[in-house]
Amino acid sequence: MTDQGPTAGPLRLGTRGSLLARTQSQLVADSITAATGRAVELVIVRTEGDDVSIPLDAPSRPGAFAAALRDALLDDRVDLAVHSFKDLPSAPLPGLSVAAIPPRADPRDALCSRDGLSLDALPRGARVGTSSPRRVAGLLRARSDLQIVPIRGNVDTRLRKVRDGDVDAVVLAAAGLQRLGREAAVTEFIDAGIVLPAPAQGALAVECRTGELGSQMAAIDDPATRLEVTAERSVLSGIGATCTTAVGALATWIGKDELKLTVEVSNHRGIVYSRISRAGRVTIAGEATQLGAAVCDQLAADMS
Ligand SMILES: NCc1[nH]cc(CCC(=O)O)c1CC(=O)O
Repeated sequence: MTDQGPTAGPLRLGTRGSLLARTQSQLVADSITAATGRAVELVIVRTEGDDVSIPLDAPSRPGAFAAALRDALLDDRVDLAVHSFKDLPSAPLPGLSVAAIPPRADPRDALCSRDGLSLDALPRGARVGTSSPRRVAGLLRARSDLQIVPIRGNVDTRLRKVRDGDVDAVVLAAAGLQRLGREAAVTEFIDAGIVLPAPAQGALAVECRTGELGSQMAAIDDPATRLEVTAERSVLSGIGATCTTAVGALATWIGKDELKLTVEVSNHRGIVYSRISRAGRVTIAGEATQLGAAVCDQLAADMS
């Protein structure tokens, strides 16, 4: 095997079958072709995370969205896989590497409500659809009167529930809405002070077999995004979070080489256990990890 990876024919890029997954995979495919001149074809891989017959409160299966794509990579059925980075488990998988992290989209969550209403303007007791403990926590902290309605399905299914009047609003990642060209549905980009985004929200991970394609994928890697996401995700391993823990983490540049990391851990009733911000000099991955570790230490001290 060479660093070039397969040399004959187009690169096979594995993607989940949802419109969002295919859209963001095509974006990555196009940028690989633009940067390297190599043809890239999408290969749809069905994943357990797409199975809506599995109840949301079933025991958590970390990485359900990513597992089948990773199997396809390890079995050499595809050469690359594109993941929403926030769906990727924090533990590395032997044999696979995140070869590229393209520039991140808007990391915030977005409110999509009927009649263009903002969060403040939603009527008392309004029904808001989300199944994310992190979003529930932030929403209830801001508006304890809201009625939270568990919801799942793809972006368009969720938006339809607002149009059909099943709920007054839904909360979705701004990045997904933007990539799908559904930005017009957004009635408020929710400030990170109200709902802190999930670690790595808005970022994509391009995974391939370790040792293959590294130099070609470097062409679409965004070092600043990589450092942000490294800091945010180091928190997940640091506090041993599962995907049902309400954990938010957002890293923002406050100066050249100076990263501020904010982390919040809360329960689903909106009672904040802890929210911590800390800034530090970050120019390499190790410093990003250290910043995350320092925040985790502070969180642990705070919560004991
Ligand atoms: N858990 C599903 C998921 N994974 C990634 C995104 C959006 C895109 C992104 O965060 O990059 C979504 C949908 C959502 O949260 O609204």
